[in-house]
Amino acid sequence: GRMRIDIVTIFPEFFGVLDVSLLGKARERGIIDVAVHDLRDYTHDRHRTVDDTPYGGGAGMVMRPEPWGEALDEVLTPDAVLIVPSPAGERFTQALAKQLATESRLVFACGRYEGIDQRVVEHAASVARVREVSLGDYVLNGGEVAAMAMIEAVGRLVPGVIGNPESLDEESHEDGLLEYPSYTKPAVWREREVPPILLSGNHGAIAAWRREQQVERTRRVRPDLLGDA
Ligand SMILES: Nc1c(O)cccc1[N+](=O)[O-]
Repeated sequence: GRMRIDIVTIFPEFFGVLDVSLLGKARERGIIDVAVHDLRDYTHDRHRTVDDTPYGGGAGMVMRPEPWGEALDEVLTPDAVLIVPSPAGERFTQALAKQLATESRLVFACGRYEGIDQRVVEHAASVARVREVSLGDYVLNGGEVAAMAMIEAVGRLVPGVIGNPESLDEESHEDGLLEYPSYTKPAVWREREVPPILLSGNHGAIAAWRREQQVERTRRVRPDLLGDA
């Protein structure tokens, strides 16, 4: 399924890496179109100002609504989902990634500073579906890194992007558990052996051992995924 992704940012060069990553192939094959837009191209003053001081006072700067309004007028179509990476957003999950991978059009609004004037999000919601989405509970300087992570997580789920689709369902968080540990040659490395079960050829026993590893690892590292306290 063909997908179009537009990214609006004051750091367009940041997304140059999408040309060389997995998504580069998807772009060459015409499965995913990515267009990056410099927010400053939608300013009209000599200094190409995108931010200003916050009403109500407080530290930091807020991104002005006008440039965002003009940028989104150009790229946000009614069929699109506008994704605003934000620490105040809903949690980004594999489930959300799968849902977004079915969309034909995504627009990422990457904010810097203390965020974007809230009226931009309110206005956008009158044009298209808008989701404020958080990558995680930590402080970043802006939405670009989060957008990159989301684009990678979503992009690889778009049909045709990954050459080997069955590798998609053997991943952490696909079956609600963390993935089992993996090994490859040599059988002994720095006196450490590969678990013998994996060399037994007993595929039923191997599958059982892997499942047990998933459960044990998830219980140890991520009890929250098991619904345990
Ligand atoms: N956490 C954070 C932030 O601090 C700034 C922009 C976006 C995010 N996020 O998506 O998680």
